[in-house]
Amino acid sequence: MAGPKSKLGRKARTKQGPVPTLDEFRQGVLDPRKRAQQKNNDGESRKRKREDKGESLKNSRKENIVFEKAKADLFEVDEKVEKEENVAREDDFYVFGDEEDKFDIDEEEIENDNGNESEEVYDSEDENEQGRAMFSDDEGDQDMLDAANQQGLAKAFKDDSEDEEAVEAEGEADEFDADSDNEGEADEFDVNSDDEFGPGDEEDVEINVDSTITNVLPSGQEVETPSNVPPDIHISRTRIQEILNVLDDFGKYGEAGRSRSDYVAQLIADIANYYGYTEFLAGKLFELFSPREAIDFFEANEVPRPVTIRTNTLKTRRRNLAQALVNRGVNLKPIGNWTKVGLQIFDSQVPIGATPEYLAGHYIIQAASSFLPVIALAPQEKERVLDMAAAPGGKTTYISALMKNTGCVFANDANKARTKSLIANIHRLGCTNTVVCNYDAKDFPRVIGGFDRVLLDAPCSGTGVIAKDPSVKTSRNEKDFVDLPFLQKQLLLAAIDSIDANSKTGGYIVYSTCSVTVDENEAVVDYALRKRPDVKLVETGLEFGVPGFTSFRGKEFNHKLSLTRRYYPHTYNVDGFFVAKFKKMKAKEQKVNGTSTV
Ligand SMILES: C[S@@+](CC[C@H](N)C(=O)[O-])C[C@H]1O[C@@H](n2cnc3c(N)ncnc32)[C@H](O)[C@@H]1O
Repeated sequence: MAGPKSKLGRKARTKQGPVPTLDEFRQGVLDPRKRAQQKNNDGESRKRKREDKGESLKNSRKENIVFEKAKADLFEVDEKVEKEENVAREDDFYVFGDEEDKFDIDEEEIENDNGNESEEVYDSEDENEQGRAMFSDDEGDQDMLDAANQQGLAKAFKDDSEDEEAVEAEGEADEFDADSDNEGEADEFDVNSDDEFGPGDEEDVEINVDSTITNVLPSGQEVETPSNVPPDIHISRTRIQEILNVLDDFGKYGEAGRSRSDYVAQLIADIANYYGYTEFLAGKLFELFSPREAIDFFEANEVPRPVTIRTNTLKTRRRNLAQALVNRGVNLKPIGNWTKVGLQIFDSQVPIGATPEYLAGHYIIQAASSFLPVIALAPQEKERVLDMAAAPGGKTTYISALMKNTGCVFANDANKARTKSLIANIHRLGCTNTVVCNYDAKDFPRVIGGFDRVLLDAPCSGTGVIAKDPSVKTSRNEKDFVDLPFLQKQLLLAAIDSIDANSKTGGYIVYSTCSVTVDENEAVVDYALRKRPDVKLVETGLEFGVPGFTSFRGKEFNHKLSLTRRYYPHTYNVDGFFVAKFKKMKAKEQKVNGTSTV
């Protein structure tokens, strides 16, 4: 995306302090109101200075290297790991379905029959598709790493001057380069590292409220400014805060003659302007949250998520991997208590996608949220598992590892070009129980069925991964949120139909997306529950996550939708994600339970 709006997004990325681990992040956001108030500091000149000055790896290493603590956690891992090196050659793999390019629309009883298969399906793991700057499970992503490390290692800089130009003229900026000794000064100002909206602390906000309530919304004349003049982002930024204050207590602060929806409409317009979204998408995402939480969400989309890797337990153990990487100058620590295989990378003196350990398949660069659907799927040894939309294979290879290379994983993707990276990852990580195939997943179970478990990590709009791909801000339109759910519904029915209800160990389907919209998540799941009364929603088994919506904007969903889990960047410092887990019931269970259980 080009233009001033995207610039704003990039600028905003540099404004936050050290990236917390996922667990720390969860604790830190328990009081969103407090966080929002913290943002009320005068950040404009300070922000620019921080951008100019960069961040000191030297200083931050002292503060952020937590390997000693990490080691203690890591050594808890006591799984016995097979160390067998896999030497399978790419040629050994036959890509099933090569001969056909099937994209015919299935004849399923899709309620919404005006949708077409979208060409623009989003893949959170694809770095190349449609020229997007993507973050891959496969590739090095050193830029991404650098950006995140800068965030992760950020030190706030002293800024006691209100006149930034004067400070710069004095050449003080030079004092704050990476080798600066001004650690003490920097420490003093850490507290302000997370600010955004500018002026004032809590008290100032209160004063501000009373003085601005009558002027928050633009007058008729102001509204009529020529359409070719872009709205001022500074005005938008200030007004966002003011409107939030009004909406906090509309009875007290709302202007006579103005409705709450007038304020909300202006707020959405300002969000779109300030953060660089289309008004359509800003509105769609805004409606998922309370106004203040929505701002937290939009803010979090301006900041990269931590760089994370997953240990490949087919080849090594996490503590051994961590030690090997630390020896190479990588600063890391465990992601959180909820995963025994994840590591968060703070910075690295070597490209994290090209270390000997990487090349030997000891780890994969993988977003933390991408672990979650596989944890929910909980594949067992010796099972038959289908990964319906598998490329580039972050989840397939995790499934394979959890199954300890036993049983069989069918890794399918409709995009033949993408099966290359899928195969490459499968080889690199030494997965020998995997068959790659290239079908439109709607063709399952006609291709092959009777699986113990099926993962559908569906193509989606990518509204959960805007920090990785800001082009989503402007590229999504209303049609996408018709076409994508149409495809997702078809795929989910095919996933359910591919399961062996009589599986002795399984019978589970996991549906996931890296989108946060209800259209692509709860509405799809609810549709499947109505169309397939032989499945019910079950607990995902995931330790954290916000329950899915059981109703949304007048639509009622199956009450069991509360068993699904949502993940937001502002809540858990992970990509936005959605996970639902179904169990297909055996014929006799259906009799006992009836359809009312689903
Ligand atoms: C979110 S990505 C999958 C990421 C993958 N699960 C991983 O963890 O690496 C969605 C994938 O769906 C594939 N896809 C899109 N339409 C499909 C269809 N009709 N059948 C099968 N795969 C499809 C895309 O090519 C893309 O690779």
